[in-house]
Amino acid sequence: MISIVSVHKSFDEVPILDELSFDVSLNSICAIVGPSACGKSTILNLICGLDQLDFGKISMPASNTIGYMMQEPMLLPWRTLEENATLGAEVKEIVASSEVDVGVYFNNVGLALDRLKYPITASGGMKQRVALVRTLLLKTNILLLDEPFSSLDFDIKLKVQKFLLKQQAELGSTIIWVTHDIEDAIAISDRVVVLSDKPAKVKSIIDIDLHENKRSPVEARKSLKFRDYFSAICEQLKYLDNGDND
Ligand SMILES: Nc1ncnc2c1ncn2[C@@H]1O[C@H](COP(=O)(O)OP(=O)(O)OP(=O)(O)O)[C@@H](O)[C@H]1O
Repeated sequence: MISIVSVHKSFDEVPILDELSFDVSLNSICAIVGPSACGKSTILNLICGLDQLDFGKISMPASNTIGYMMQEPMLLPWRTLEENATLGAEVKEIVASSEVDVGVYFNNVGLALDRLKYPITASGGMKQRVALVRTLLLKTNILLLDEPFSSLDFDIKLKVQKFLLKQQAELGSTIIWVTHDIEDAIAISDRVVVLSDKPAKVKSIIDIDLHENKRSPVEARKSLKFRDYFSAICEQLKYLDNGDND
């Protein structure tokens, strides 16, 4: 289990996270949703050790390895999309396995014909998929994904989500991811952590029971329970459509 216990974090004495606690079971998918700039990315930065917390504790099994896809793709302009995708694997010296995998990964995220293009000719959605492949090729057992689908059209997003879920099932990885899209959060996660506005506390933790046999982002959306989860989270986030125009 990954445990976040009573975590506090301030930047320049402005509190961002306050008494934040939640658990993520290993081999599960946990989405974090909340108002804009409430501290979602900060949580991922603290989990992977890029930032230091002020108080509290984050614990996880010592043997875990972490892959982190940040919000910005940050591709190197002089490398092709394929060379960008293999960069992390190269640094980690797992080139041999990535050479075999990279074609399969590009195919599964809809970039089969784009491997030799350079970032300057790629759309935002293409760059985002390259950044995701770069993270997946590391085959870590924890994945931290910050808005991994935000630039993708719906059909490509479903394709990428299906691939991510397949990978997660095969490798038994634990995914903690941040999104603004409540429907995506419900469709692929086991747990949704809803945060309050800054300084962020956990408003509620909603366990999603939609994925009986196999996760499917499309089948999940068709379920009646999906709407119940959607309403519950909207209510928590105060997305109330009561006819006001303001
Ligand atoms: N290194 C830093 N120094 C100072 N302030 C920071 C730093 N990193 C983040 N912040 C501030 O902390 C707050 C939370 O930022 P964070 O990026 O974690 O929010 P978020 O919920 O991921 O945002 P968004 O919804 O826009 O993606 C913001 O007000 C941001 O300006």
